[in-house]
Amino acid sequence: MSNKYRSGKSSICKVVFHDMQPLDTLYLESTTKPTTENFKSLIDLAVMELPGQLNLFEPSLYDSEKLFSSIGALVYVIDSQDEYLSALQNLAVIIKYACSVNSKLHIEVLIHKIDGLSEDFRLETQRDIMQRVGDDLLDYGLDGVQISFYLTSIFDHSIYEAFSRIVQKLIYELPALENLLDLLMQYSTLDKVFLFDVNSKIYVATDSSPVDMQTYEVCAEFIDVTIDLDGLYENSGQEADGTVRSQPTRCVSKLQSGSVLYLHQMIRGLALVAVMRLEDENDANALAVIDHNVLVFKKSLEKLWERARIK
Ligand SMILES: Nc1nc2c(ncn2[C@@H]2O[C@H](COP(=O)(O)OP(=O)(O)OP(=O)(O)O)[C@@H](O)[C@H]2O)c(=O)[nH]1
Repeated sequence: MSNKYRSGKSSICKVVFHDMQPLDTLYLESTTKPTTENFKSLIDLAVMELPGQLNLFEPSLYDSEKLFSSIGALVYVIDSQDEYLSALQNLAVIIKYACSVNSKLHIEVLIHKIDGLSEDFRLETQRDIMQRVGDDLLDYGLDGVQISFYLTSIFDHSIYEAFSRIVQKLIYELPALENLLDLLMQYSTLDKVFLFDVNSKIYVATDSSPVDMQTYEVCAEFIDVTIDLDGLYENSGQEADGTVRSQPTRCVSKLQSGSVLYLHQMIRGLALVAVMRLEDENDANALAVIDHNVLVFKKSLEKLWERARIK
């Protein structure tokens, strides 16, 4: 993650990966040194923050070639509430260099702090930024470079949505995962299914139907409720030989609207969360089928992970 001073990089890391309350980021001090944090999810993720006050191309600070050739995605944060022209020029220079050392790099631009802009102004700002970045790249002869833009804020779910999409680009097995989730939907009559990283609430995969932000929010909040409830109860069983084995967390909850939320713990800190509608009289049967299919999905996920590890 890179960009200017006070654009919001540390806040994003704290809110997404450390569950910090957005308002508490007001008191974060400016980062003075590059930092790296490692997270284990479906993939091992290293998030590196490059402080805005340091020059990326200063040889005594960074080995730029090594840095850019070792990363999978560059996330550039632009403060949409501040004057951003110099940030855009800086971005063009970074892209020019990054593309020369790593042609596979995903370039992701967060147009951040959009909570302070009106709905119309958000889209106008996005259009302006995309246009300017496009023109700058054209000047460098880099018009074929693919860049993704996201409107984000730490005060709503947009930052999780953006990070979900960014992390998904780094998962080599994503098409296979999406296929498995589509099959699960088809055979279990689910309306929507997500594979969540429980700690960050990033979804590492979902089925191929469009993501609706409200459904995402309900599912993410259901994870918190389940974890709180799970802490209250003993979640382990004794085997015949006396060993105590903890059971994977599973939770089903019916909302007033009639929708049913379903959560089943998977491997590597992941949970499968689904939304569905059940006819009352068939609840138990339908849930038994879903449980069975989810266990089949979990086994496939384990195999996928084993194979990915061997590669
Ligand atoms: N309104 C609004 N403020 C934000 C948002 N994200 C971060 N901020 C605020 O922006 C200020 C700077 O955030 P930091 O996370 O310290 O910025 P940084 O890019 O890490 O800054 P350096 O460490 O100096 O490079 C803080 O006061 C945050 O509360 C956002 O989405 N909306």
